Amino acid sequence: MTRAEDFDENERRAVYRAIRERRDVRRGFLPEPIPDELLHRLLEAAHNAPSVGLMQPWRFIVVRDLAVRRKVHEIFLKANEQALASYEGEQQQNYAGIKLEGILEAPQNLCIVCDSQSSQGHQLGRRTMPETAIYSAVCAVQNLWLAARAEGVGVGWVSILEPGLLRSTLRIPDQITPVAYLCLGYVNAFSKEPDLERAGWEKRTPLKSVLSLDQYDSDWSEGGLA
Ligand SMILES: Cc1cc2c(cc1C)N(C[C@H](O)[C@H](O)[C@H](O)COP(=O)(O)O)c1[nH]c(=O)[nH]c(=O)c1N2
Repeated sequence: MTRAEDFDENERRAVYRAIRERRDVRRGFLPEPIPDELLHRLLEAAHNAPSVGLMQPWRFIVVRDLAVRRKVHEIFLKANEQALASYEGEQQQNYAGIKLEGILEAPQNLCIVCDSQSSQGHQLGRRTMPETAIYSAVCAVQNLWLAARAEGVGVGWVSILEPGLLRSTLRIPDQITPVAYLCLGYVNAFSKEPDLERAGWEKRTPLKSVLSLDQYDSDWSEGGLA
């Protein structure tokens, strides 16, 4: 038996680079729509995600219509106003200055939803953890996010949306869960660091602070394991 080593050095590097340089993009979207073939490749990448019991519970709703994006943007504005009101003082000022969506600037939006009641997969792996259907849909989001980075397409996740309003706007039935509302479009450049870090909102933690190596009595205090 030989070890599988069918990625050459450049291919390995490319995978890690896409992971490291993927960013949540909220600004700088170019108005030119992404071609259908590229959108299709990104959706194929998403559709190749792992899923519990091979359930493939994700469903993709492509939103290009400006009128619909305007409605979703209104939903964002309302939720964002409430979010702003939940902070105080300097933090509130900081929040107010952070751009948190590109719904209108990005020429395509994509809503990834989950059909948790689908019988595909015959419940394998889901009896104990039914939430794994949603986790599977999130894996699809990440696949698309990474593939998009390699294609020079920015992706921004918007969760500052009241799901009921999103449901009625996109006519998503009750049994289907909206998982991710994404803004997609070409960009000229990707930031080196997360926007939230640049804005001074939060810092990335080092791996070692979230890692326990064969130690089960860690201190689970706020901010990491010690
Ligand atoms: C489930 C979920 C939900 C959201 C996000 C992400 C995820 C995983 N992120 C993006 C988030 O802010 C970003 O990933 C982190 O700040 C790290 O930055 P990079 O993704 O590394 O650029 C995000 N960003 C934003 O501007 N508005 C939003 O509503 C959300 N919502």
